[in-house]
Amino acid sequence: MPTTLELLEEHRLFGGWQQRWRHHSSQLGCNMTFGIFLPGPKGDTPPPVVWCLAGLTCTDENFAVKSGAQRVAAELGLVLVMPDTSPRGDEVPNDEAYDLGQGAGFYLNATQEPWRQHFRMYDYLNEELPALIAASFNISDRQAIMGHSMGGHGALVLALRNPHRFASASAFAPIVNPSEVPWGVKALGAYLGEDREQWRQYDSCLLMQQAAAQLPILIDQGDSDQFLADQLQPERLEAVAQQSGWPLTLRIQPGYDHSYFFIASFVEDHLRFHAQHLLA
Ligand SMILES: N[C@@H](CCC(=O)N[C@@H](CSC=O)C(=O)NCC(=O)O)C(=O)O
Repeated sequence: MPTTLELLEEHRLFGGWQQRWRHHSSQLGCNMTFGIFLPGPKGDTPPPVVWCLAGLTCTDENFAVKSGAQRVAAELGLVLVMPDTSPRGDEVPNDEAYDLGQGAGFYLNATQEPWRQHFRMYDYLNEELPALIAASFNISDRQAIMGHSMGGHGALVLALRNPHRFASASAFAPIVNPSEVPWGVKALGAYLGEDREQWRQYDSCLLMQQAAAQLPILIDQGDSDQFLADQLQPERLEAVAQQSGWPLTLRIQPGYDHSYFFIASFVEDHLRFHAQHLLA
């Protein structure tokens, strides 16, 4: 039976529409919300899509409200899809800490109790939500993906595991080597268990070494980011890219921190980067 989509909000901006939708997810076993920006029509060609994955503690609304991405997306004729960061609801397990449980899904399929029934964000974003969006909106099958922090990790993992699905990938201050940093060790251990072999499928530094095909990647990182030294270390992925001749550009932005002020400052560059590959 087709999934029912319920429109929760709609706002006109920059000649397009920002909408918020609710639907039941069979992968996650709960109701989910997502945001979508639909640019005003440009001719008869359906617009390509950029997926925008948010970080720890975020919902589907942070990127929609704080990134300032819609003006350039409208100009370039790009649809933006902004999913939530985890399953939600009273029936979904949670944790007191901000970096585990609801708001901290890490874009993986959990295998461990109590998480494994609901925490299946990888399959939700790789299968269920793309199919729902394709069936419900007039969009092209050309897609790109970007994300911030935990969402940057999710964007890179989805792109590296599915290089033919995406024309390009980009990230703001991503977690690139979760097997080796505190946020990742905690989350991967809780969701996947202590067998580190299982962690490899969600670690960009390891995935890049065995990817089936290459796609262009852009990463921006502020050098005043409070999480840079302990949690992020994007130079680890840059080193892997250099070893394998991967087309990855890492830009260190002086004085910028981890916030949405940083994202808002460079989101235009990311959308133009994706448009260049999506519209080629
Ligand atoms: N509360 C935590 C930090 C939480 C935080 O900084 N979240 C970031 C993403 S961090 C990595 O995924 C974020 O995007 N927050 C939402 C926002 O609107 O800024 C702490 O205190 O350390």
